[in-house]
Amino acid sequence: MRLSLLRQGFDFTGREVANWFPGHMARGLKQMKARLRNVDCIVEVHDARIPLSGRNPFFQESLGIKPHLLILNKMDLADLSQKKRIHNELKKQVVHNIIYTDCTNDQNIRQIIPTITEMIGSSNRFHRTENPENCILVVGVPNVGKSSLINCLRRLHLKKGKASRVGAAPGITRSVLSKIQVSENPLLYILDTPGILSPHIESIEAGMKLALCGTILDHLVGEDIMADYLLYMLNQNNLYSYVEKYALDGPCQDIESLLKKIAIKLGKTQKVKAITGIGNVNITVPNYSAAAYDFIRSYRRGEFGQMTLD
Ligand SMILES: Nc1nc2c(ncn2[C@@H]2O[C@H](COP(=O)(O)OP(=O)(O)OP(=O)(O)O)[C@@H](O)[C@H]2O)c(=O)[nH]1
Repeated sequence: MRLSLLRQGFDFTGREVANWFPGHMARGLKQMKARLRNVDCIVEVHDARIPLSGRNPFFQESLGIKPHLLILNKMDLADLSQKKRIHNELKKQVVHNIIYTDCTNDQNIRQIIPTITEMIGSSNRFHRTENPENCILVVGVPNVGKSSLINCLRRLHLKKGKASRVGAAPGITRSVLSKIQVSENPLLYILDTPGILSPHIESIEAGMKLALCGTILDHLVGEDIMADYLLYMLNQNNLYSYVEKYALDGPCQDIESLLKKIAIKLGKTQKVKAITGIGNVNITVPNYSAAAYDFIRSYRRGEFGQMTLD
């Protein structure tokens, strides 16, 4: 199954991403900087579907004085055949320590503590030489799985239950810098932090990718254009399982007709009043927003296959 004519590119004309840098993110950033002195290693968690977009430059620049490990989480949703290209790109950004993880089935989680221990061992623990415990600062944009990762580490290394709240919407962790033990030997603590976006998202396309991965609130970009961009990306990647899911005749490029079909198939319609020559009448129309939401949510759950957006 293939589309005969793919769109040459995606038209972002006239679109913008609303700025979103709430107060608790600014406070969180300030508190992180203040605690840096007592930190031995920075673990930055990001979404494996967008390894090159939307990382907060601050995490690497001003936190970069400490050993830095990049965890690309949600690997179960990403296209791992792109790994080599991604690693080459990240190398150019001076990111050398990378681990892919999946918190839903503990994949690769056991590599984390030995890697961190080795990185700390070969670094200069300035101000910290007397202290036997290692302290890790976990940072990342919202909703990439920081809390899930901490809970996995505790379960695997301490046989302990959840210490950090997990949520499907961005911005769940708001309490700043709670210290959580994740390992006994070596003695290792993690400081959990709230998700912090870059105050300036680099482009509309980056904003679109961040939103599709659920790291910024949908309405800052708009569900309609997110759905259109998703359709464009699925077609570019030859991922056509949306055709079967929504019982379509074949792949399509036109988001409006796709959303109309989804709305009808899912029974997502709404009654609106129309003014006609013979008075007001109620007519039933497709609920495009509900259809767009279903389409986006299905992608986030991995129902259309593994896809890297960068
Ligand atoms: N598919 C998949 N989902 C994951 C994975 N890790 C976490 N999630 C889900 O992603 C969502 C966000 O996880 P959290 O652990 O709350 O993310 P967070 O980075 O702490 O979020 P904030 O508190 O907003 O900063 C939850 O619905 C998790 O179940 C993963 O490896 N794969």
